[in-house]
Amino acid sequence: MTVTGTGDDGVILDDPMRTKGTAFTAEERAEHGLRGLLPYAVTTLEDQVRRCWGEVDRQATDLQRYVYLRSLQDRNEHLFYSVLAADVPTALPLVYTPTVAEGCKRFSELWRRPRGLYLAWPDRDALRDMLRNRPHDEVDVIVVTDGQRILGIGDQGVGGMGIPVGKLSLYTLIGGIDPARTLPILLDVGTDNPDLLDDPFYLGWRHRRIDDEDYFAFVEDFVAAVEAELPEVLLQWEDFATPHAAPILARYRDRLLTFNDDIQGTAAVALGALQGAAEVAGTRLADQQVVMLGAGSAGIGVMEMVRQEMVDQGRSPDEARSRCWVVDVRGLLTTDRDDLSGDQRAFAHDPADVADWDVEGLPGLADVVEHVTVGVLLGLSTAQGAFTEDIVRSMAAKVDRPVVFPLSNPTANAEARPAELDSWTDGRALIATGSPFPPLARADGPDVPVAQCNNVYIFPAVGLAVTAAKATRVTDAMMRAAARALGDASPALHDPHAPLLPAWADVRAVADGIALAVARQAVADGVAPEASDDELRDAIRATRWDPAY
Ligand SMILES: NC(=O)C1=CN([C@@H]2O[C@H](COP(=O)(O)OP(=O)(O)OC[C@H]3O[C@@H](n4cnc5c(N)ncnc54)[C@H](OP(=O)(O)O)[C@@H]3O)[C@@H](O)[C@H]2O)C=CC1
Ligand SMILES: CC(=O)C(=O)O
Ligand SMILES: [Mg+2]
Repeated sequence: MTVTGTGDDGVILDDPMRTKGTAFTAEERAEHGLRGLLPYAVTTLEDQVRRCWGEVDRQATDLQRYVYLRSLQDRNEHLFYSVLAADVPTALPLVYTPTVAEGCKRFSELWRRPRGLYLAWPDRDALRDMLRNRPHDEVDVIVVTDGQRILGIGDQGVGGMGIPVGKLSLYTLIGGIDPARTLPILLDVGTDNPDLLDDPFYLGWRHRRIDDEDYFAFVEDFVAAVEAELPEVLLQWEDFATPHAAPILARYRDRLLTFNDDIQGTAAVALGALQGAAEVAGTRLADQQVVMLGAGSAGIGVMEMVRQEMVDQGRSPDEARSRCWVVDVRGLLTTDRDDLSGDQRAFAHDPADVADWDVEGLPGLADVVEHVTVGVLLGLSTAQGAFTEDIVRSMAAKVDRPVVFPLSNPTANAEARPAELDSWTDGRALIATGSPFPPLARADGPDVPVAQCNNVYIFPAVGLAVTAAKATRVTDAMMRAAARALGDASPALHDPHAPLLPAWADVRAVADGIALAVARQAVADGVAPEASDDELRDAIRATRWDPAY
C-alpha cells in the first residue's frame, strides 16, 4: 500500500532518501500530512540506530543480517548509513565480503525490491532509454559488473548485482558519496552457470553468455550511452572475468573517467599494505623476491604495481621483473608457454632461469619457494588452502619476517588462514587477508587484529577524490598516490606489532587523506582543474554526504 498522507509531501514516508520514519517530529508530521500515520512517540536517529542493531543481533545467520540490512537500505537510507557508521567493523562483513557472496548466489531467491539498472542483451537497442530511467538524474559514481567473476565464486549472472550494490554502499559509508548520486548497473549478457540456467526462479536473461564479438560491441554501446547521458560520471568496472577486464580497461581508460577496481584498486591496497610490511621487516620491496599465486587480472594488476615500485626504488625494469614470480594453475609463467596473454607474458621468466631446478614440467609454487628466497608471497588465485604448511615453512626458513597475503575472497577461498600462518612461522609472518579473519591470539599480550587487504580501502577514496576535484581521468599516478597515502597511514609504521592497515574505525579519516593525495595527483597530472591543497580539502569536505537527518 502506498502511504499518501494528506499534505503535498505525503509520500515522503515511502521515499528512502527523505523518510525519517518514527523520527519525524510533531511539526514535520503536521507539515507533511503524516499525522496518524505513525505511532505517537517521536524517536531520535540514535534510538533508531540502537533498535536496528538489536534487530541485526537477533537474526540467526549472517545471511539474514545481510537481508535485513539490504531491506533497511531500501527503506531508509539515512538510517541504514547511520547504522553502518555506528559499528563499521561489525557491519562491513555483513554488507560486503564474505556475506555478500552468499547474497549474490541467492539473489533471485532473496529478491525484494529493484535497485539500480539491469541492462540486458535482448534490450540492447534501448540502452540509452534505460539509462534515462535511472532513479536519480545526477550520478557521481557507477559501479558496473557483468556478474561473470564474482569475488572467487565465479559466474553469478544477474546475481552479480549484489556486488555493485555492496561496493556503492561503501562508497557512501567510507567515501561519503551521496547515495542518491550512485548507480549500480548489471550488464546481463547471460550466464554460463548451469545451476542458474536450471533455476526456475532465476531472474536474469536465461541464456548462455554471448560471444566475445557481440560482448565487446555491447560494452561499447553501453559506454557510449554512459558518455552521452552522464559524461562526468566515474565508471568503475567490477568483477569482470580476466579475458574481458584488461581489454575493457585498456580501451576506455583514456576515453572517460574510469578504472577497474580489481586490477587497479587491488594493486593500490596491496602496495599500501606492503609499505607497512617493508617497514616492520626492515627491507625495501625492491630487495625482495615477490611471488604471486594467480595470474588473473587482479594478480597481474598487483604485480604490475609491485614492479613499478621496485623501479621507483632504483631497480632497472629487467631487475624488477626478474624479482617477480607469477604462478597460475599450470605453474610458473615462463616465456615458452603459448597460453599467456600479453599482460601475463610481461612476467614470464626465461626457462633458463629455472633450468637447474630439476623439476618435471613447469615449476609449481612449492618449487619456486624452494629455489628462491621469497620475501613476499601473495595469493589472488581463488585456491583455498594453496599456501600449505610445507610451502610456508619452507619460505619462513629463509627469511626473518615472511610477508604472506592470502588475498582471495570470500573467506572460504583464502589461500591460508592467518592463525595457521602465524603458527607455522612462530608468529613471524606479516599477514594480510582479502576477507576478514579473527584476530591472532597472543599468550603475552592482547590479540592482534589481522589487516584486511581489500580494495575497499581504495575505491571509496578514489571516488571522493575525483568527485571533489572534478577529475576527468583516473591516471596510474593517481592510483600510486592512493597506495602511498594508505601506506603512510599504516599503524605498523609506528608499532611493529600493529596491523599493516588502519583500523576500520579510522577508515573514513584515512579515506580523506587518500582522497587528498589522489586529488592532488589529478591536478598535477592535468586531469583536474588547478586547485590548492586547501581548496581540495574544502571540496572533499563539501562532497561528503552526512547520514544525519
Ligand atoms: N583482496 C582484494 O581486494 C581482492 C581480491 N580478489 C580476489 O582475487 C581472486 C582472483 O581474482 P581474478 O584475478 O579476477 O580471478 P581469475 O579467476 O581471473 O584468476 C585466478 C588466477 O588464479 C589461477 N588459479 C586458479 N586456481 C589455482 C590453483 N589451484 N593454483 C594456482 N593458480 C590457480 C588461475 O589460473 P588459470 O587462469 O590458469 O585457471 C588464474 O590465473 C578472487 O578470489 C577475488 O575475490 C580480487 C580483487 C580484489
Ligand atoms: C574485493 C574484490 O573486489 C574482489 O574480491 O573481487
Ligand atoms: Mg572485485
